[in-house]
Amino acid sequence: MFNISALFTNSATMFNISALFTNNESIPLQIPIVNNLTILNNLFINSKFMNNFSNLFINSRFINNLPQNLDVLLILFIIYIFRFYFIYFTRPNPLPGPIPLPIIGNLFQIGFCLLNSVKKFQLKYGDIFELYMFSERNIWLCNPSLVDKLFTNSTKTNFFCRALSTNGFKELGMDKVGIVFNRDFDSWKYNRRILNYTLTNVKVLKGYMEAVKKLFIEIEGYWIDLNNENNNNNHNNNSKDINEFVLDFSQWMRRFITDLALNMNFGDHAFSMAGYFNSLSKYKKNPTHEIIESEKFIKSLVTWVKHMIFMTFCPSNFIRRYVPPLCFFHLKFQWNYNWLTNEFSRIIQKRTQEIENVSLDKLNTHDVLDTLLTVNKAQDLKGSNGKAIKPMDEREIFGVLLEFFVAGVETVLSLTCFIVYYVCKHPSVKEKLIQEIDSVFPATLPLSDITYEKLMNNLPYFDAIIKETSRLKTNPPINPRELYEQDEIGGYIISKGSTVIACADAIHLHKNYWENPNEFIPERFLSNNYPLSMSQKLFTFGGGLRGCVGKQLAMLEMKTILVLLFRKYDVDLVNHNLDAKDKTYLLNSCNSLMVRLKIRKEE
Ligand code: HEM
Repeated sequence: MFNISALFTNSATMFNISALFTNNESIPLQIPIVNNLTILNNLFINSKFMNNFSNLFINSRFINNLPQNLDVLLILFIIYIFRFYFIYFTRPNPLPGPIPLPIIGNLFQIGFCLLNSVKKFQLKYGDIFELYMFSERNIWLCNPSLVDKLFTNSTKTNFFCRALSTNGFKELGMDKVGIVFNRDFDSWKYNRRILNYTLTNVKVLKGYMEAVKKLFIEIEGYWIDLNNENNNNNHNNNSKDINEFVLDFSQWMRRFITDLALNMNFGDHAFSMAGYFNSLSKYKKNPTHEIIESEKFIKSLVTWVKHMIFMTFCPSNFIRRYVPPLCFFHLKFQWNYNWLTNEFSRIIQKRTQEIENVSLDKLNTHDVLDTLLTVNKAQDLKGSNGKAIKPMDEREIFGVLLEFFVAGVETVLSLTCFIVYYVCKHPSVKEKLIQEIDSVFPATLPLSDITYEKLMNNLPYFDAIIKETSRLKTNPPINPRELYEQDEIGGYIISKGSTVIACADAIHLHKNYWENPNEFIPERFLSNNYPLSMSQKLFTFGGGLRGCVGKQLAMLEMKTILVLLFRKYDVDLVNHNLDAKDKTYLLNSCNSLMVRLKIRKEE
């Protein structure tokens, strides 16, 4: 028998253990240590207990007498380790994988790049294995034959919920809004239907295309000015074309895609490209007040994305709130979240008032916010009873608009940059691409004749390049799901609540499915060269019920930008021996890509 109260015999540190258990979860103080491992297990896993326990620690005089109580901490620590390995070695349905350490799990074997490590573990343990991120067991799937259940279209799937920290997202209420983080089926279905309607609406897509053209003219203006500055020309009397200009394409694209998303979501001009230009040029261009406001908003959105990542990787309420330096990040993120929600609320209310008395046909329906505010008036969007669909409230609109920044900026910008990288690295591919672009959109063709239909349907080689690039640089590289009910994968029974991760990054390089998997060969996606089924092994946009809703928009953005670029400019890498800076811990993001632009000469 083991008496917990004996741990706290020093009267100065005595406190009431039963106070740790709320919700009538009192347990006897006398615990038989071996037989009650399950109780200890519940005790340590139950976060309410941990929160109360830590509050008592902090508030009590126990902390003041720390040196005398080190033995207590040591005993608790030993119990914790014992319990950890007991649970680990007696876990049901063990999968192959490295042995974890208490508290940090396999993080010490994973190191600084999760994606590289997953590929190493795949070599060692096979296509299905388990890893511990802190104390959470994750099951990794690295073979296309294992992921059918994750990417099914059936609404009865066990894999509906994306596995992300539920505690953190619940705290923000994000588990019931928007789409990406939404775990509530009805709310997700309603939002997804509306976003799908918006993003497959040809009017909206054509509006996006026109916005890309406009922004491309704007970005060229900045490049020409910077080029002139670099050539020491008089700023007011300079060349109207780029003879040779070196730029960080990735940094410019980040601003381009952000301005595009802001433009199309709110119908307002955004200024992040202008702000970037100002940071590089001696000649400040635009009204500084607007740039500052725009930069503030964009910074807040970027902080919001970091907030999401923070919430995912730091699921414990207690650690987020009280452990430095994480508690400082937590405060900063909370403050930002409040600011951002107020800002969205202000914009939504202002626009609601503006359009209140305007009929639907007079609205600028290319703008996503207008579309969301008027879904209940749309003729072609009806509820299951045939009646008009329920209007979206402010919080629902906020959730859906955020998706454009959470899901639609980093992905599009990285893939666009990686396409430029691979095309420039492979001169024969570049030549074929330029031939194709020139044949559909010759230089003499006015901008207005670069149409949506031609762009989407008449560039098969370009499509193959996009597929091949996304195979080699998949972003997002993983698709995590939380298992709703016990299920079977690859002959293993996986228990309810487990996190199962389809690793598209590893699947796309699997040597059993791809010939020369690490080589860039766009031809493999031309149907006369490879069986079409290969496209079904490609999970760039996920698949099934929770596959990407922005696929068409993403393709349109990337193709328009790159057609305009390659049609006019000779693009090359500044240094062919340097790789595009790509890997972060979890994403295949392109963070820097130095390219040289020259205006193309008539051949
Ligand atoms: C090249 C660009 C893009 C790529 C590669 C991409 C990829 C993906 C992938 C792989 C998923 C599924 C993840 C999973 O299975 O867990 C996904 C989901 C999603 N994507 Fe995209 N995406 C891109 C652009 C966009 C854009 C422009 C939007 C616009 C809003 C968007 C909105 C979404 C949303 C809302 C989801 C969640 C769908 C759901 O949970 O039902 N994506 N995307």
